[in-house]
Amino acid sequence: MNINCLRIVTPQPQVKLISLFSTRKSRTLILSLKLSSSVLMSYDKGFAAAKKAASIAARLCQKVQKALLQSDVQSKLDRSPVTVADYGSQALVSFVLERELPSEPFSIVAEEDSKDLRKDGAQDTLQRITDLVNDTLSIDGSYGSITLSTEDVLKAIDSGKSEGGSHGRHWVLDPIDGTKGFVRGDQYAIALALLDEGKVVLGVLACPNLPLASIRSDYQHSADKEVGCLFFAKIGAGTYMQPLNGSSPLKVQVTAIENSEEASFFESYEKAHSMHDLSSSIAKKLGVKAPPVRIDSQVKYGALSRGDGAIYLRFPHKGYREKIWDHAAGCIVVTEAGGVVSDVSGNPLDFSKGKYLDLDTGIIVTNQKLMPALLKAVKESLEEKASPL
Ligand SMILES: Nc1ncnc2c1ncn2[C@@H]1O[C@H](COP(=O)(O)O)[C@@H](O)[C@H]1OP(=O)(O)O
Ligand SMILES: [Mg+2]
Ligand SMILES: [Mg+2]
Ligand SMILES: [Mg+2]
Repeated sequence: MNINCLRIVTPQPQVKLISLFSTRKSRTLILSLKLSSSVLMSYDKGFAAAKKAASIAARLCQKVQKALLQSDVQSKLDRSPVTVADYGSQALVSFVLERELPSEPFSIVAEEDSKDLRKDGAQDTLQRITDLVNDTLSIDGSYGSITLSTEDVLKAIDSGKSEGGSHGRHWVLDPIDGTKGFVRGDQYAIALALLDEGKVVLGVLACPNLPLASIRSDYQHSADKEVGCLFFAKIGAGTYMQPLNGSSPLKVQVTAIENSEEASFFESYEKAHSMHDLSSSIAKKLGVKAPPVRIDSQVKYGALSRGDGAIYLRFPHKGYREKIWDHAAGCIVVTEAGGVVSDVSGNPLDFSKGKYLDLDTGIIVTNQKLMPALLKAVKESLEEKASPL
């Protein structure tokens, strides 16, 4: 008897088809389709490191958001606000991942770079970031009495210059996703994912301002709610949520709603990030009664993964190119919780093309039951928008 182990191409690269060839009867008997546990286990160290890195970075962000001073807000060429916390968070995540995974080649695709911090006049800002990084590491205590220099911080930020792609492993980081929400005092996330051969294999979303309890359609800020959630997902292993400053993870699932009239939907807080008129036309077609829940960042993916809402619609204005760090972690958090993330043609997002996602028009997210009706409503609304009566 001759046993063959044949690797087939599936959306999950670690799925192996084990077939047994009987030499006597020359007949192929497919015995089982099962997850290769050794491949899954090879992500365990990275998973633990990612949770640690995102949690430590979240502490720095929380501290800065509390004391946010107008002078902390810089302006990048694209006019998006970038704060000392974006840089500090990126430096911390790179530092922690490299420390925790010393024997692995390190590649990270991240949003920020140190160019502006190396300019004349940026020394005070760089020193402030370095102090924040060192204070956060010292409070954490895992790395003894280590003190990073300003040059160490610049280097850690710049280790995020990888281009990603379809080969090898690459970390993908948005050190603060939803900077506008962060500056406003609202929702934001630290979003970290790992790509292996172009597929997202694990993701962590730290959401420091997200209430632990469901936000559903009545979401509004309230000082007395307990906040701070860490979502994490590994391919084939489900999605979990735990308090950012605690343990006891809970497995989460997307909503099981089948009737679109009962669905509520998320969209960007910022009108400049998504066409709200298109979302409301789609919601109308679906008979959605609840008003949209508008919150910043990938927190929307986290909230959807635990069933707070049923649909997330994102239609950037013409010319905007989506980046992988804005969706990689959120995407696996939702899919491992049983949801579906696709473009408007129903194609899954392709993270293997470098730092941009080449997308057809927009991103839609919901559960498996609602997706066909959602795709239909999206298609009709897009057609009506293209040729209004
Ligand atoms: N013009 C834009 N259109 C769509 N998304 C944008 C635009 N500018 C920035 N973003 C990114 O959209 C995400 C947050 O938007 P939203 O809250 O709408 O989901 C962030 O990733 C933000 O980047 P950043 O990480 O710099 O905050
Ligand atoms: Mg930004
Ligand atoms: Mg972002
Ligand atoms: Mg960002």
